[in-house]
Amino acid sequence: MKLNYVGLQDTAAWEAANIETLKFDWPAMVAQTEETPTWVHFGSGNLFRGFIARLHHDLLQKGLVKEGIVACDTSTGYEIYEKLFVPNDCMTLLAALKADGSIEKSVVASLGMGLRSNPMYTEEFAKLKAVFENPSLQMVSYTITEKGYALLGLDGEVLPKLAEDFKAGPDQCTQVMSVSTAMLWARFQACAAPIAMVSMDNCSHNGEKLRASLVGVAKAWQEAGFVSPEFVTWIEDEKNVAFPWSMIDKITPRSANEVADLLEKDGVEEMQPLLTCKKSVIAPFVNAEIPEYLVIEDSFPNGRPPLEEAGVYMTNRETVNDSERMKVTTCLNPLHTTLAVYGCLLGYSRIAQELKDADLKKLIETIGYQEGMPVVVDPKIIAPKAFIKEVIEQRFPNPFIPDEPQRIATDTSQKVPVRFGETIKSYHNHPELEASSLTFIPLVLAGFLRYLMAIDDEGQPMTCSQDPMLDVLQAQLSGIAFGKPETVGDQLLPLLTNANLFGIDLVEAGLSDKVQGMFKELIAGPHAVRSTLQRYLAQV
Ligand SMILES: NC(=O)c1ccc[n+]([C@@H]2O[C@H](COP(=O)([O-])OP(=O)(O)OC[C@H]3O[C@@H](n4cnc5c(N)ncnc54)[C@H](O)[C@@H]3O)[C@@H](O)[C@H]2O)c1
Ligand SMILES: O=P(O)(O)OC[C@@H](O)[C@@H](O)[C@H](O)[C@H](O)CO
Repeated sequence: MKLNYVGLQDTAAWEAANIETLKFDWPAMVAQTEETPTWVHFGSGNLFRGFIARLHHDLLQKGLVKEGIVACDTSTGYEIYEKLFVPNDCMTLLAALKADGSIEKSVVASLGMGLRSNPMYTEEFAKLKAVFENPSLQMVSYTITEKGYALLGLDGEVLPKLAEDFKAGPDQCTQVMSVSTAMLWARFQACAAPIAMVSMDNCSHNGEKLRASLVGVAKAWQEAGFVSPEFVTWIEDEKNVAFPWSMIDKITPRSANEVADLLEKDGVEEMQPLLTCKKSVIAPFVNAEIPEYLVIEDSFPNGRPPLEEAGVYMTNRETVNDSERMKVTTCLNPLHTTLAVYGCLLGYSRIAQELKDADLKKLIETIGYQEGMPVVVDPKIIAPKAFIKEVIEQRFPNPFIPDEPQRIATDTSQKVPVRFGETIKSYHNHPELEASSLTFIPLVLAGFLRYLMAIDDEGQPMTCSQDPMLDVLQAQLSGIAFGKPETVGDQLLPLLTNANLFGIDLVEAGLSDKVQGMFKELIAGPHAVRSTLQRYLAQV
């Protein structure tokens, strides 16, 4: 059984393997996507193919929509396009992993077109432009990781690749923020029909972040004479270009070899994950947990697919914001990053295993229930207490989810200000709470600095996950010697006062001495991470 349209014709074989197949006319969907495209997505990674595309697939299966999604590969080597989209007709096999070890398998076939969003692929770039010029287009969504939105570096300077795009203009730009702006420029000139641009990444106020970046590119191009002032006015008006906010949640780990083996055992051919030129893992299948939440601000000036029919909460901005704050700043992601930092240091390679470690379980419980909950935001549509309980007791410990602390540790510098900084700020600004009363959040911040030393708790070299700030941050720690806390001196101060890194100046929050002290304890020598954790947890 091959995962593509021809392979799916052998329906009996797929049904025998208990894999749900298509109830809609796939070639008709592909043709309709070309004629009246409604949805473009940038960043065709796991979350998109395993969750967002599956929601749309559900709508196709129910006959509620006719068009598929136009999916753009934005990866560095465009291997998702070449190695997955082309051989698999843009289809994905979804392996939903239940806590009892069983797997629900289904084909996700809702991508009506796959493209590489780079002008070096002339034909595909022209196709993307034609899609944006079509008034039928209703929405553009993104899962490109937080760093995909950045125009500026931590130093406040325009990032080099964006600076190149600012000079190159709409026809020759390569970065997603610039390509999106170039496409909106094409739409403005062709029909100026309204559109919704929807970030579905885990960043606070994601709609605002996306808006700021696209408007930023538009203004830079206006100054350089590439686009008109009317275009900037158009893009800035929410009636024309809306930027709904969203909150998305579904643990979608890197595709694991053991899941590929199970799928191949069921008869599906060529399922093994591949290593890309950038050393990331891609696969024709996506493995994910069953629980999922998607909350979107209902602001779509050109209409939208009936997403609520696929289980999406369509609501107002305030509820989205509150749901996102609940999840990303308190009930899930800070706990994940805690397990990432300490899991890497303590030699773990699976999140579920970490939940069996009494110290780590107590650490996340204390951060979540004791330090996070007093300032948690209640979105009303999802109860925070029930949500965090499900996270700690059912989702993280699911032994069949092959999630790794190393995946979650990716780009930690970009996540810390949101995942921890927001809670510190809430304490700092609270009339009755003091940020300086926090203990375990500072212990994670100190743990992150300890992690950056790239030495595990056995004192052995450890590889840190990719992070755009890794080199800069490690350079700021150079000269600090493992096993010699006396080498720390005042060296951490520039980091501790960097509000871009921690979300708030830790000196101002009254936490810098605490974090520095904890860091010294954590670097004292082999096993100091474990003993420091136990020392603080004993006080709970
Ligand atoms: N995986 C999850 O459990 C999960 C759950 C909720 C939300 N999210 C959000 O979705 C994002 C993506 O997660 P994923 O599991 O799909 O990851 P992934 O690594 O499978 O996919 C990320 C995609 O983003 C692209 N990308 C990365 N940096 C980029 C850049 N600078 N410019 C353009 N494209 C870039 C990559 O090429 C890749 O295709 C996360 O960063 C997070 O914000 C993920
Ligand atoms: O996807 P990232 O890299 O922003 O964060 C890693 C994980 O914490 C994240 O992917 C969670 O699995 C997800 O937020 C659960 O919904």
